[in-house]
Amino acid sequence: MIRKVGVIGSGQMGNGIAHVAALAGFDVVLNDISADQLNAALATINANLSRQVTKKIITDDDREKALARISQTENLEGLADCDLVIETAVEKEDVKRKIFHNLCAVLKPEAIVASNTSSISITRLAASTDRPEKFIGIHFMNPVPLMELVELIRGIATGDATFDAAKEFVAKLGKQIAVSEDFPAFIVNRILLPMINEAIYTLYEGVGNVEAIDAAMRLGAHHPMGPLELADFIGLDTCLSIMQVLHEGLADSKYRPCPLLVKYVEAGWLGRKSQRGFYDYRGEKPVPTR
Ligand SMILES: CC(=O)CC(=O)SCCNC(=O)CCNC(=O)[C@H](O)C(C)(C)COP(=O)(O)OP(=O)(O)OC[C@H]1O[C@@H](n2cnc3c(N)ncnc32)[C@H](O)[C@@H]1OP(=O)(O)O
Ligand SMILES: NC(=O)C1=CN([C@@H]2O[C@H](COP(=O)(O)OP(=O)(O)OC[C@H]3O[C@@H](n4cnc5c(N)ncnc54)[C@H](OP(=O)(O)O)[C@@H]3O)[C@@H](O)[C@H]2O)C=CC1
Repeated sequence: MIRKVGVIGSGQMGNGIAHVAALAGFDVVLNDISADQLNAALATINANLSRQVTKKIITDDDREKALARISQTENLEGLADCDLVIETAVEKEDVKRKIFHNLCAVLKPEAIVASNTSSISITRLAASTDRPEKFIGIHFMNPVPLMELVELIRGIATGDATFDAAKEFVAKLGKQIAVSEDFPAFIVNRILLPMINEAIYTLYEGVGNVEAIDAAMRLGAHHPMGPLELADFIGLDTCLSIMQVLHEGLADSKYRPCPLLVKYVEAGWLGRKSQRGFYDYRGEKPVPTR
């Protein structure tokens, strides 16, 4: 029975997962390596819950109770008695493997370990733990409080009890599941990221500028956000990591990351989270950078 949920990494996905889990009545322990990041995450959760109060989706009492259910820790030891721990640190396999190695040394043996990875093999990540049968991919979509879908990905060793517990957990959050086999980038990102990468090639080759490309897909295909705006929203470092996993994992040149995407990431222009990407967010309105 899952009652206490640990969340590792308090970036945009970590704070969203903590938000929806606390609102659904779970006790949540949010972990990050930086105290500043943890405090910023709590402020974001409060602001997003308050937005839901204003829109009458939840009451102020719900907001207060959800906030009271969230505690924070800078050490993995603080997650030792969780029933489920969801890792949502950066999309880098070596970072995730190190986290799982250190987590399993302190976590109670019966606890389930999950990764919110966008693309990395669940089977490979599971192999870096002491409990591959209790390891699963629980992949939320961004922004977590608004998106209905969660992908569930079983590794080769994931047990039925783990899969059923993850399914029940996601249902309690009020979200729908799509089950994906464990292949690079799963379902959503296998389809979405090559489209975003192609939009960046369209920009790189001068077929259109940032505004034209985003307007084309917003107005011409009724996408809620243009692909470049969405790339900035996801984070260009995450987009590049997903393309690299697709390229290496499927060994097909059609997945090669656009050199312009690489250049933006090398510049530290990671999108909204660093205030600059395909748009510059430092002023009142986003301004295209190309
Ligand atoms: C990379 C991966 O591994 C997988 C992924 O997640 S891929 C990315 C998947 N996500 C998408 O494709 C998102 C595409 N975009 C959308 O669907 C929409 O633009 C959207 C749902 C994000 C926002 O919809 P919108 O109607 O244009 O936004 P907007 O009018 O600004 O906001 C509507 C409400 O959403 C809420 N909202 C917006 N952004 C939010 C956020 N980041 N967190 C929480 N709530 C948010 C607010 O409550 C807002 O209400 P207010 O106007 O009262 O503030
Ligand atoms: N962005 C998206 O749209 C989606 C992302 N994902 C996946 O979720 C994960 C997180 O993405 P996202 O939230 O966007 O990334 P962010 O960059 O917003 O957040 C990552 C957080 O992890 C922290 N972190 C880094 N290393 C560690 C560590 N060793 N221990 C604890 N915390 C650590 C970072 O801290 P610091 O800043 O101090 O380095 C940062 O707060 C990735 O695997 C990504 O692929 C999944 C679905 C959608």
